[in-house]
Amino acid sequence: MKIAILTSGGDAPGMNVAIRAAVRYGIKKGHEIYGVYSGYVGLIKGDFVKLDHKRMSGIISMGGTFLKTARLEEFKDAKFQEKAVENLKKKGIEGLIVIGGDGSYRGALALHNLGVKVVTIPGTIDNDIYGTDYTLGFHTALDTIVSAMDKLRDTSVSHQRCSIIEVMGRNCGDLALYAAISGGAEILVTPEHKLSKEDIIASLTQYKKEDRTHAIVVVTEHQMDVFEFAKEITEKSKFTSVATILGYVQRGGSPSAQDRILGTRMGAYAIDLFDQKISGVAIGIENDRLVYLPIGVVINNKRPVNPLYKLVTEVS
Ligand SMILES: Nc1ncnc2c1ncn2[C@@H]1O[C@H](COP(=O)(O)OP(=O)(O)O)[C@@H](O)[C@H]1O
Ligand SMILES: O=P(O)(O)OC[C@H]1O[C@](O)(COP(=O)(O)O)[C@@H](O)[C@@H]1O
Ligand SMILES: [Mg+2]
Repeated sequence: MKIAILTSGGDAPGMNVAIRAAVRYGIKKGHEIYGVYSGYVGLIKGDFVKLDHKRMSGIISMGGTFLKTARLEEFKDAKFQEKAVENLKKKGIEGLIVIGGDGSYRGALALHNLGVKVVTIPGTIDNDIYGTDYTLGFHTALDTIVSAMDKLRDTSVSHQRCSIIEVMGRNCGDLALYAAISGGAEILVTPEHKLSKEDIIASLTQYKKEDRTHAIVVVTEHQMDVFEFAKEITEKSKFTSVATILGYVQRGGSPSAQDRILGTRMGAYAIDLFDQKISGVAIGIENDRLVYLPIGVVINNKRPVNPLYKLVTEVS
């Protein structure tokens, strides 16, 4: 069978690993594998490249995605989706592996509904996809954040300051939550765990009274203007505060061992699913076992709030 593979939405460390596994295992299982450049952009342009074993050499340790990625608003339009299907048909490609996040999954479902055999792999640092404990790239981004937090703690302690650290995650607080636990943050603000500015300032005022040398506040993006809030804390709590937005550094870097294993397992599993004539599904990992659910189910459900939230306050 001819199978195409693409990466879409925000890049995530581990995307290359999943491509490598799907290509090498897919070829061993007798398939022809094609790469599509720049996600859905390449699909509507017909920008395909045949991939072989050798082309996958050396990419296991590379961050980003060698196939490039894109966000393409127009792909919500049926006209462009039909063009994509036409281009796949022209090449005789029956199967498509989409590595991306929740947005990409919507495009993938549209293609599935138009008759393409689609399997999706959760590739996003945000960990915001239903039906999987972890998305590909989450742990590498988390490691990057924790390493930055350790550095920020050094200078916070030296200056006896409060450090506010804004991390990515869009509408999902998992990066902030796991970072808060791993990096020893005192306070955590996420979309699922909102705290009022007054409560945060009251806690920091109390910490200052207890003579704590520093404090770390981790905040998911879009929750507040962290620079303005740092000024407000400094004025109201006597805890001099500074803010850092970690930004795109969180999306880059060599995938962690955990993401390499996850990407390899998921990439190979996608091929196994095609061989079992299963498509229209999203791959996930639950309790360390590979699983799959219909893409529509994954899109229409929200992950339950993480039970680890309690732990942050218990140990702060
Ligand atoms: N409702 C939709 N229908 C079809 N395609 C969509 C839809 N929503 C998003 N997409 C496609 O998926 C791309 C990536 O989505 P986005 O939300 O930006 O990233 P991610 O997939 O990483 O969550 C979009 O730019 C668009 O091309
Ligand atoms: O690259 P952009 O378009 O600025 O997007 C930033 C967003 O992408 C992410 O890094 C990853 O999100 P997606 O995986 O959904 O694309 C989010 O954490 C962040 O909000
Ligand atoms: Mg997303």
